[in-house]
Amino acid sequence: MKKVGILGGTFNPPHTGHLVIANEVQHAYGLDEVWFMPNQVPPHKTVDVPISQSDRLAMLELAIADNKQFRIEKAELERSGPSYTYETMKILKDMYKEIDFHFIIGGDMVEYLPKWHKIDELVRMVKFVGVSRPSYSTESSYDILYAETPQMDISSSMIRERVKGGKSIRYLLPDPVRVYIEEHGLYGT
Ligand SMILES: Nc1ncnc2c1ncn2[C@@H]1O[C@H](COP(=O)(O)OP(=O)(O)OP(=O)(O)O)[C@@H](O)[C@H]1O
Ligand SMILES: O=C(O)c1ccc[n+]([C@@H]2O[C@H](COP(=O)([O-])O)[C@@H](O)[C@H]2O)c1
Repeated sequence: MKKVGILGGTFNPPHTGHLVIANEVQHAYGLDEVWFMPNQVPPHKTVDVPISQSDRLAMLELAIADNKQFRIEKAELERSGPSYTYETMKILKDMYKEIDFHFIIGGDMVEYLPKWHKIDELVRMVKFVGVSRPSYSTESSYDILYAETPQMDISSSMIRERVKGGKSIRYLLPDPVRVYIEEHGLYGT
């Protein structure tokens, strides 16, 4: 059975933290591919800085371009309303019956898991793989898998703040994404 990791996110913008956890979990669990899945409307947070879907998608394409085992899954971009993972995974599991899905989440999302939509059904439907993130725990009362990854205190919000404050973002994210942000004047550049 083909094993696929899904890294769902807002990717506003994608950064090195996303790429490292995807790569580490891929190797820890022998995943054939990792699909990066941008959400349409994040279920639990408001997007404070206006960003177009096409900019988020373009940055994600640039971020994963050099890895043939990474690809983008657009299921949530094609559906309006909050991107509940339960609804998405029901659709994907129906479409790809031969795939064993592993949903990758950082420590902040592990802590938030009890509040996810239909979480009891969802944990029976897909395997979750939790990775640690500075300031968050990966302990959960749900039966989830874990992967050890290097800890990186990088977040999309930190990158947005740094751009706004005129600070360098070099090396916190792939260089083509940094150039895209600058050329398109995103986040107040
Ligand atoms: N540095 C990191 N270490 C571990 N996990 C991370 C890291 N950054 C993001 N993740 C995980 O990646 C997934 C997608 O994250 P998302 O796109 O929301 O980025 P973010 O950096 O958390 O964004 P923001 O700062 O805007 O909230 C989530 O499961 C999140 O926990
Ligand atoms: O389904 C839910 O209730 C739910 C609640 C919070 C987060 N998620 C998903 O978890 C992934 C990471 O979320 P975010 O907001 O950090 O980008 C993304 O795919 C979200 O759609 C899903």
